[in-house]
Amino acid sequence: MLILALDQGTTSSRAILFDEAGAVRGVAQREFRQIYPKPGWVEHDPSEIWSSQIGVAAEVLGRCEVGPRDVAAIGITNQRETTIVWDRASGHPIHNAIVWQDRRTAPLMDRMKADGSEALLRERTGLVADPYFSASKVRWILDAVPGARQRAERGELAFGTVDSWLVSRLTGGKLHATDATNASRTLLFNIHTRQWDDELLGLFGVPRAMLPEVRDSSHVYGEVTADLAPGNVPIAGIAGDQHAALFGQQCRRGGMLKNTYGTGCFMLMNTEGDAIASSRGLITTPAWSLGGKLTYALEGSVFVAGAAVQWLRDGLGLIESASDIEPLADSVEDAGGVYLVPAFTGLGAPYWDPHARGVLVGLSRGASRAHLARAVLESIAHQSADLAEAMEADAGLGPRTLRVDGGASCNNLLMQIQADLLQAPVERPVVTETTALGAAFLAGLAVGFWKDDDELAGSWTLDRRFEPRMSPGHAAEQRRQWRRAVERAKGWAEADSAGTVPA
Ligand SMILES: Nc1ncnc2c1ncn2[C@@H]1O[C@H](COP(=O)(O)OP(=O)(O)O)[C@@H](O)[C@H]1O
Ligand SMILES: O=P(O)(O)OC[C@H](O)CO
Repeated sequence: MLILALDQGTTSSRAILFDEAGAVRGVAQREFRQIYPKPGWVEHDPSEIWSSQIGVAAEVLGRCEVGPRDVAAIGITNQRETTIVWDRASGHPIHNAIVWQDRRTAPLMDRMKADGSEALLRERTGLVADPYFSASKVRWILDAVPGARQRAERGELAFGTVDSWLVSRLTGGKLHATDATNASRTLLFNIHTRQWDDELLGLFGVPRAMLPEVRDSSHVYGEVTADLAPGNVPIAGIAGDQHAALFGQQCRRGGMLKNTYGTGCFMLMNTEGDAIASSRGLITTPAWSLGGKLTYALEGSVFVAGAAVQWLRDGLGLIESASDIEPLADSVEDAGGVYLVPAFTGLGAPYWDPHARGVLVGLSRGASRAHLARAVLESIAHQSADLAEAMEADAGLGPRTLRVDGGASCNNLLMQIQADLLQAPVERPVVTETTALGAAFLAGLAVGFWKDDDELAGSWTLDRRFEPRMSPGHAAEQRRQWRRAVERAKGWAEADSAGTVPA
């Protein structure tokens, strides 16, 4: 028997089969369309999300010659915050999905900040008042589509994040459900009472009748409708992708943390039963809910990480492929005093400065493309170190071992720089498909495919451990210089007379 994980990401849908040892038995992946109707707007077509996801599920099963009877359960993990509203009767979306990156609701969130609602939002949801999260996107759809608000009030419309949308499609419209991790990304869910919050619903004008039921992350939600591949299989796990990665990395005890190096970086630290309110610009979020118990985490995100490598490749043409950065950066001892702050779209946690823009400082006549390549890798590691240090300070802990995954974690030099700057070990597992693995674990636990945590513990295997090699004094000096560079990036973009900051 196998577990099928559906990993619905921002740019592609993936389906991965895992066996009892947690080993990957098959992968299928399909990209889908990114829709940019206006600057700062990002949409997906929900029917393309669905068709690509069901398509890769069928593909991996076919390729591995696995029938539905060989699949013990399905686990779903997904891009978070992305917002879909659909008609309950027909199953048709009433608007394209508004993607987490979309900034169209910035004016609404600015107004909420100005009228003092931010403290309430932070206290109840653990989040910051930002268009990143779902609530303002739901409101935008209800305002933009004629008659939508009245229909939502009558219970004719459903709102869901991508997991809910997939569950609804997989069950032929029978189920409208989500898990606590996805619910917690909406700005509508109280992470302490674990309920939708009437006051927040009122604040955003979102009718309660359109919300999904919130269940455990590891829970038998229902069965896939028979006429779909793979029919009659239980959907038994749901978690947002970064939460699933924390679970897949087996960060099950307080103080354990992981960082995913993709386009951006997402770092989460398990804080067990404590919903720690950050005083350093981090988010408080449920890690997962298991057996009716919520585990919490601190989270920070870096907007530009691997994307800076893409900039070096596509924007500057200094390398041909992303993997070329490693030998190039390794051809010099250090970055020769060059610092890049890749604040191309502002700075995320812990700075939250939408006005920051990229800077390159410390250039001298000797600066070469190799120094710049090294500065790009260092910028990824410095931004991640900013998050780790904020987390450790918020949680009252010293430096921790960092578990890593994501596309750029294969870069050994980057991982060594990370260990050096953190002055802490970095551990990369053999299976870096940790997001899908986490969803598979959650689903497998719910149906008894894995009996308990002990069985899962053995499935995390170390590929390589990077120990700090740099002296503490040298690392501290580099961190100090980095902070000076960040100061130069902050507040660069000036708002126009309408208060709009250019992207
Ligand atoms: N060897 C490498 N060194 C540094 N960065 C890399 C390397 N290989 C890929 N990347 C970067 O990793 C990112 C892709 O990782 P992935 O986990 O697939 O991202 P996402 O899930 O955000 O699409 C790209 O931004 C790419 O530039
Ligand atoms: O799809 P990813 O991997 O870019 O992840 C998106 C995050 O969940 C957004 O919060």
